Amino acid sequence: MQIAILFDSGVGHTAKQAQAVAEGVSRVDGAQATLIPVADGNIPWATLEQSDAIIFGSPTYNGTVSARLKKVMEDSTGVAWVPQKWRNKIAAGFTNSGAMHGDKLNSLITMALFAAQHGMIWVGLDLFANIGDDKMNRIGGWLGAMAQSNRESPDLSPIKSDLDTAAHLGQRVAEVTLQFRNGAEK
Ligand SMILES: Cc1cc2nc3c(=O)[nH]c(=O)nc-3n(C[C@H](O)[C@H](O)[C@H](O)COP(=O)(O)O)c2cc1C
Repeated sequence: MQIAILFDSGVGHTAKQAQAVAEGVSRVDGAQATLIPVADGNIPWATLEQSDAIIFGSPTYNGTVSARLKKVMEDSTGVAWVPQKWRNKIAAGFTNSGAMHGDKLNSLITMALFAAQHGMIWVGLDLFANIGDDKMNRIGGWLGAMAQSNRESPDLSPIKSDLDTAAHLGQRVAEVTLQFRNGAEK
């Protein structure tokens, strides 16, 4: 079972979040995560088509996803949307920003709407909103995984609880994808 993590990151903070999502995916037997940084430029469309799920990730820039991720979204229209290559794949999303709120929700809404346009099946976060910086989902989002990073090295931000939240999303997507695949085989 292949799960692609298609993400952008300018300085590396969202890349840390993406790595945590991948770690969460790998907790599920038989699930393999493929990290695809859009900054590389060459999008492996065949890998995305072969994946059972695609998890989208982006820093929140100007209250929405980065221009680089948006370009991949637009490019996917001809490559994947017209031939409906991603229909019925599982989808999810994560985002990271400088401010605690920072309008991150709009980035997740953008990803979820995009996934819906592709006929994908969106998986949100099943975590109680916990008060405290050491708790998962401290930011209190449910459409996807949120993280906050200070203007410091990606070695320091996002903090562990945000990375744990991201890993939890990765694990959840892998579990739901497995369940969906098993159901389809019956
Ligand atoms: C062009 C630009 C726009 C940004 N817009 C926002 C924003 O709307 N809200 C916010 O909280 N942070 C904003 N930030 C801060 C980034 O989200 C933050 O630095 C984040 O950690 C960057 O992640 P990265 O290291 O993966 O690029 C912005 C940063 C840049 C460069």
